Amino acid sequence: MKRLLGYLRKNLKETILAPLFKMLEASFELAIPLVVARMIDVGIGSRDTRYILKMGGLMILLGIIGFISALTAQYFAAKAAVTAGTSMRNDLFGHIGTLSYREIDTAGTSTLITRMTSDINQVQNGVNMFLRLFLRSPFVVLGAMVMAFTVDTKTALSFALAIPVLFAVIFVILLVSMPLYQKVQKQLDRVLLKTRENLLGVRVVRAFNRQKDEMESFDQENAGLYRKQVFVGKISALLNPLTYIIINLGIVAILWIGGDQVFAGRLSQGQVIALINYMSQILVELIKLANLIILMSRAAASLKRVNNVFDMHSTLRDGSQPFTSEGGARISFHGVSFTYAGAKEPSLSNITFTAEPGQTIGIIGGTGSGKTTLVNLIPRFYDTTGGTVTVNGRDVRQYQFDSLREHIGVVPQKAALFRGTLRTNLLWGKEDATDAEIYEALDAAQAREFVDHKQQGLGLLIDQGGRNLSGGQKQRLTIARALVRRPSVLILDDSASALDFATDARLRKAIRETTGKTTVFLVSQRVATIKNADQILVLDDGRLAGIGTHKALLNSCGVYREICESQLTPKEVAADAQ
Ligand SMILES: Nc1ncnc2c1ncn2[C@@H]1O[C@H](COP(=O)(O)OP(=O)(O)OP(=O)(O)O)[C@@H](O)[C@H]1O
Repeated sequence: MKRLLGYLRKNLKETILAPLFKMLEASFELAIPLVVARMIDVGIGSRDTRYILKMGGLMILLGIIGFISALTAQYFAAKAAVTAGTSMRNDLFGHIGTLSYREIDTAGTSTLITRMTSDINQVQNGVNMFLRLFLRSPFVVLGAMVMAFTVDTKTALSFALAIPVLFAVIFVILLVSMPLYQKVQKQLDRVLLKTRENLLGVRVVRAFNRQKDEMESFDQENAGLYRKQVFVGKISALLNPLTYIIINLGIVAILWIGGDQVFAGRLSQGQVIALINYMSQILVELIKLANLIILMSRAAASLKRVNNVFDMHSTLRDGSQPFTSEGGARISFHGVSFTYAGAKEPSLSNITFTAEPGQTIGIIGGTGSGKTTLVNLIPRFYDTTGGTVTVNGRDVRQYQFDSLREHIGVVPQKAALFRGTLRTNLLWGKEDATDAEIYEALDAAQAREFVDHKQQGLGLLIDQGGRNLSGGQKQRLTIARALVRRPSVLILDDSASALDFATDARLRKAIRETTGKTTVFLVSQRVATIKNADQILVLDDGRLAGIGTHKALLNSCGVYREICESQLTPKEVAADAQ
């Protein structure tokens, strides 16, 4: 709540003026029944057409002023709400950017997207309606009651009876329906999650002919939502008939008591009509108030969820040492272990090795053996949970993030590009890279040929996620992006998996020639990709099963030999082992 008030404070004028203008509108609305009463009693009573027209004109004037007040209030409320929503969305986006992989893993990408979009929208709508109604509705209810008593105390006593009963009915219905609305919201989240997952994986769904199963599971979630909505709808639907019965009973009472008063000459017909109008105004406002409470409870739940993300803080602390790369980077792992948040088993256990500047380190192992996890510890995407990683003899945690990551080129397993041009994508590697440097990187990444073929040069348009490129083309561009910065450490995480063997071989040769003192980490499932590395780390279920050159490992490491035997011919294995 404090956070939201902070955002509203930025538009203090609008936040205060919106409810005030709404009250102004309500005041004019409260005056109308009195004008109608005068019209009936004086105008119709004495058949004075001029008076009726005069009162009619006054009603129109009150209506116009009320309308202008309402428009002004709506404008201020919308402005305050949209500005608060926009600032909150901006801040949340920035905040998510500061979270480490650990928090993002824990929260889940889909959840974060829902917080950024539908939850903030819900808060925004809540603020808008709150500013419009929180003063207006109680003001009209109280105001109408006071006005009714000023018209006639005896008849207005029916108000004093009807209103508390109305309140009680609305309160009970809210009490029952509000938790149900929260359940509906949760179910809606599940439907959204299912939709998002399905659309993101649409190709896989089709390739595996899972449309029918996916449709069934979506139907299930959607039917759950339908059932919950119908149930809560039925309860809420009681609101109208019950409140109308009470109000109509109130009106019967007004007519009954008021009729007697009129006969006795203590009350005029116009005043009875005014009392009925006040009763109706109260009903409408109470229903609005009930809806406001439902909306507020949803907005409060959304605000809580947004706040939960704001309350997450990166577990990674920035270091204070700048990283300088003269002479390259020596990377050492000292008894490193790592366990993901919430995981029972460690993904890496007791890993020790040193990579000298300029060396190429091959990392091989079965699926899930910890290869990606290992390289992610170098740029500090995660911190170790045991042991230390040092770069040039200093604990990696002591370096400033920016300066450390500036010297590391990472090519992740999943090639990610962003909407824009080829140039803007490659400048992510080095902001001030010249065209010549970019072309050099494209040459080394074996991407020059297809870029030239597209004939748009560095202005080549890249769609969202690079979907207008093939898997191999995307991989080559992500490699070029990492090479542009001429990093001290280059991490290629299975980055050539979509390339044919010949291109893969040319790529490695070019990288070796252009990187010089760069320490290269080459993660791959292919023996051919890593066999010429200076050192090969063989991972098996998070443990280092072997370390050495291709030849040494063939002779000393059973796991490595097994991998080689599954990919090379027996003749090749025998020759390499010699
Ligand atoms: N974000 C995560 N949260 C929890 N566990 C994870 C996470 N990422 C990976 N793991 C687990 O850690 C282990 C090692 O995963 P890792 O991605 O490092 O393997 P890998 O050797 O790179 O596999 P592959 O060759 O298939 O890419 C696996 O058991 C995996 O299930």
